[in-house]
Amino acid sequence: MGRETRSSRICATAQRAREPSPLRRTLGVLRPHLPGSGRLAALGVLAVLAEVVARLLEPWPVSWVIDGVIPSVIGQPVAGGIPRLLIGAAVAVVLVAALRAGAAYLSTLAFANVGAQVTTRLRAHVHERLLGAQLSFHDRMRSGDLVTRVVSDVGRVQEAGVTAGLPLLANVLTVVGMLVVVVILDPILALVVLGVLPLILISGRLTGSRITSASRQQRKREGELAGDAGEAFAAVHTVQAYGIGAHLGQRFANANVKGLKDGVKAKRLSAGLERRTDLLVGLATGVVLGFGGWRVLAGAITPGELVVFITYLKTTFKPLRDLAKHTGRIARAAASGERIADTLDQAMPVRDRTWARPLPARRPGLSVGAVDLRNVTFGYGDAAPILRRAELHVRAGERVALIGPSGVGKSTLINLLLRFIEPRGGVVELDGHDVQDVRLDSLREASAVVLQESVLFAGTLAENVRLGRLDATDAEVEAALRAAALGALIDGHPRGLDQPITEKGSTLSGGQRQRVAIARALLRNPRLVLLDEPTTGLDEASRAEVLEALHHLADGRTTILVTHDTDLLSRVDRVVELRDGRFVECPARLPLPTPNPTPNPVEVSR
Ligand SMILES: Nc1ncnc2c1ncn2[C@@H]1O[C@H](COP(=O)(O)OP(=O)(O)OP(=O)(O)O)[C@@H](O)[C@H]1O
Repeated sequence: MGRETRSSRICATAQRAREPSPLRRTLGVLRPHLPGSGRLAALGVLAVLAEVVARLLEPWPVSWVIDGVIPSVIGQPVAGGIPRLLIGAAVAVVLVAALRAGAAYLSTLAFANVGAQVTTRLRAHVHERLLGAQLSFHDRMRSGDLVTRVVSDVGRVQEAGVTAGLPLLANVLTVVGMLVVVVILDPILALVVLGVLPLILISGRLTGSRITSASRQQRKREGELAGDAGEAFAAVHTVQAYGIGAHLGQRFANANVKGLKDGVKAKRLSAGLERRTDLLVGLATGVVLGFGGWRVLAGAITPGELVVFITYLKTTFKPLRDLAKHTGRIARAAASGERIADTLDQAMPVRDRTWARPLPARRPGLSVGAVDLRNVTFGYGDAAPILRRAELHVRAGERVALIGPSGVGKSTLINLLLRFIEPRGGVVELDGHDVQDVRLDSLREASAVVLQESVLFAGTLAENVRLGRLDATDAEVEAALRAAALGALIDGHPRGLDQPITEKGSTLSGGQRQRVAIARALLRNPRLVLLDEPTTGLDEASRAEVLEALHHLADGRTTILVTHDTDLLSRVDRVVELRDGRFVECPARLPLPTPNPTPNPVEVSR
């Protein structure tokens, strides 16, 4: 057992070693969104180069003054005279400072813009990918965690790119430039600096991967926290009705403390790295000071050059010290980038087959919406099949009710028709076309769904209905609402169609929410209407209004209706029961509903 655990740990480590590093994955995620900001990025790099040149020039005026003033103090003549030298040095200091300030301002501005543009595109891409991902992905993930990935993980990558990536680039270039000058000035003295450099880099690299790992853990916990909080907020009615706020609060607080520990660990590692770098820098400065003084006495360099050396050392090691600070930030951002990369890898979109075609347009006089299931077998994952070689044939314009005990697979049929899932065997057809061969957008456009709990979004009444067809006019929206028996809702509010709807439509009654959803479906003018328990949970008055609206929606359209509502059952053309994975036709008029109706089964065929 112990050996097994160890070997699996070794396997996991080996697997991780084969995978690209989190930083590389983060760059891979950002790369496709760089084009479009190329010019701005090039301008930023030019500005960084100008800043680096300014940094390199900065100590030289001081050197000129020292090397000019010392001989003059001991009575030696200075070429051009002291006043000229001092004025020249002062002007140079001001010019170099101006160049550095201007370049730094430009580079910050350019990179802030590039960062914002790239991450805005990345965020939109991740959001779109998530909305189009297969439902099996969403079944596995928690929505709060996904929100964290889209919003704060992307934000963290952006922040690190601008506040750490840009300075890092400038610092690396400065270090390289200074090393070149230092080597030219005195190669022996330069060796001291070069000796410390690898130590700092190795220390940064080792700690960087530990910071990434702690940050990864921290982000994971934050994602879980967001998942917990999102679930609790979405179900606030239940939470308060059951009085479980304190219990959930305690669970949240415990998870929160764990996340805090990981966050502190990442910070501790960063701080350790920065202080270690400080020590190495102190060591190098001490050695250069002692050894450099000796080199001046030996005549290898001038006192002014020693000052340049020491200033460079200070300036060289400042970027290195910053490098340690930025390593921590970048490592944390890499953990976020890795989460975004994971999301993009896993959130696979539902793809159309290469030969998929749009559903042919309706032709005048021809009825549409015929549904055929031929020999269909389906089960979720490895579970036993829910449908077993099932046959169902619904004529164009026919209204069919589907009944059967809970969990038998009624909603699964709707999922198959909308291609949320694919059959293991057999074919699902709409108007004689295998739905797998039809372009998904045209398949979804041809259908409208009303579920037991209709989803409304924060916005206006018109905006919510227009989701059914985005190019619908106000008059069409109003007509759909009136057809859905919501005329009183429009007339009873001073803002009519533009009246505000809160998130989840919480200010409307259950029946009104259902009728808004029916208006949305009406606006779509679908060839196939799919209804899943649309009247469950409504009171008598609301139910009557929803029934009226549904009557409009189903009129002349192929309708498949999952329900046990006797009123609805009495208005359909046929009732079919799903039993043991097969569709069986029920006799013309049933004594409905029963929890598990057992009419004489007859295999369904047209
Ligand atoms: N996404 C899923 N992943 C795995 N199993 C699922 C999934 N959705 C449904 N199931 C399982 O498939 C079976 C059929 O579910 P389905 O929702 O189709 O039943 P139903 O007849 O509509 O039930 P109800 O009348 O209670 O709504 C159930 O046993 C359910 O647990």
